[in-house]
Amino acid sequence: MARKIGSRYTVHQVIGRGSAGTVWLGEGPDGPVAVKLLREDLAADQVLVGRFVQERAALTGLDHPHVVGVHDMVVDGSDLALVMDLVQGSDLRTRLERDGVLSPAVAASVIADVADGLAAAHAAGIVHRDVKPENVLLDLAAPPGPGGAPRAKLTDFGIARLVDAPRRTRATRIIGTPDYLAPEIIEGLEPRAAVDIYATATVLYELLTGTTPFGGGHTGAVLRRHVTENVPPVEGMPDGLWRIISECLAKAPASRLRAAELAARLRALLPELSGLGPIAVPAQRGAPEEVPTPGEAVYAEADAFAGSGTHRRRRGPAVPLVPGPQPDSTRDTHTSLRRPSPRELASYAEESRAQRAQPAATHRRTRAQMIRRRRTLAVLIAVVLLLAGAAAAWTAFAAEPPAGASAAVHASWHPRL
Ligand SMILES: Nc1ncnc2c1ncn2[C@@H]1O[C@H](COP(=O)(O)OP(=O)(O)OP(=O)(O)O)[C@@H](O)[C@H]1O
Repeated sequence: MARKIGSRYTVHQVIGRGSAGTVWLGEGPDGPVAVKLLREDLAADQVLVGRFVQERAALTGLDHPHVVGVHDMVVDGSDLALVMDLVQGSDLRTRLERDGVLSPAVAASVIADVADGLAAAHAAGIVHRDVKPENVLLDLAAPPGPGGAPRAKLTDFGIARLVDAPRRTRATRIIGTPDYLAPEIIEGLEPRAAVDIYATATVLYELLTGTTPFGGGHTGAVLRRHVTENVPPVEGMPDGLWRIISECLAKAPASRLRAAELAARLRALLPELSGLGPIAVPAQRGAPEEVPTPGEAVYAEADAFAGSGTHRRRRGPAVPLVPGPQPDSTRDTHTSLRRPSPRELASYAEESRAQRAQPAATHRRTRAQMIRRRRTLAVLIAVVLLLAGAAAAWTAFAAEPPAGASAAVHASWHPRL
């Protein structure tokens, strides 16, 4: 079903849905484009429409190989649309879901591309504010990078700011996705470039381990961990990558790397990462029910640290903006919740310790347990072999060996294996 958007564009079919709207395959005067139509309720918001017009110059002016270019922004009746480069490929979340984890070289190369895109944006005074795997598109039409890594492009620049709360409540709200939120955002500071670095390091960690460093459990517990906990080292993570991740996850924004430094440090590591296989991580447990997936955008009222608040979460399909096929993904939701009060946050501390886990820390604990179990098993096997050998030798050389010695040895050990 073709549909006109403004006077210059026609859209043909839905290619994706997100929390802010629906992405269509379209056609413009210069060829194929992707058109993101914002949700009707957003398009009806006059404050947002005003901001949309204000941001036009900044967003359409961002031209970089690792940024999905915005060609045009259309305000037409009830339509509010961003016209973008059409990227032929999938988003990084889809890739991660397919592969579980990426090899260190591929992960570093993808994140170096993202950091390059961020460096250009930050130089232009634009903070992304919602860096996460969903917002990284892999351009499979472009020649691959080092080690066959797909080229990455960051998208959705400025969307978080566009759909931010109205001015009168902005000071008391935060916008973002819990697993990737820098601590200073949770504490109510104005988001600056360093929040993108924190989120980018979170994505790098996720590509390498399959889980985010502070994710899992109740959203309040996730927010609290960002503010108060440090991420423990990950067994098997190459040292160079671990140093970069630790620096970029620093609680103090000023201690984090700048985007260009991050890209350069990652690229410098590529030769030594080349050929390394993915970090061995055990299979993940499913996310607990009612807990947002890592990439789920959350629009959170930020009165949590200032007073009481009831915590409400909602999961469900995106509200279709226009008729079209059903979402091809289950994670495209628009979630609204009130951030928890200080007392609630404190109560999450217990849950956080018990659950830290889901999935981030548990899998590390599980891995340690697995290693211990494997060692115990190896010792047991060695003892059995030793005893079996001794029994065989005894059988062979003793004049009249007692019958069934070897069998008895095995019988006594088998049940413990
Ligand atoms: N420029 C593009 N070219 C090709 N496909 C795109 C483009 N932009 C988005 N898509 C597709 O549309 C899907 C939805 O994108 P969208 O930006 O609306 O949501 P999201 O980033 O996945 O989620 P959210 O908006 O909730 O953060 C993407 O996952 C991707 O598959």
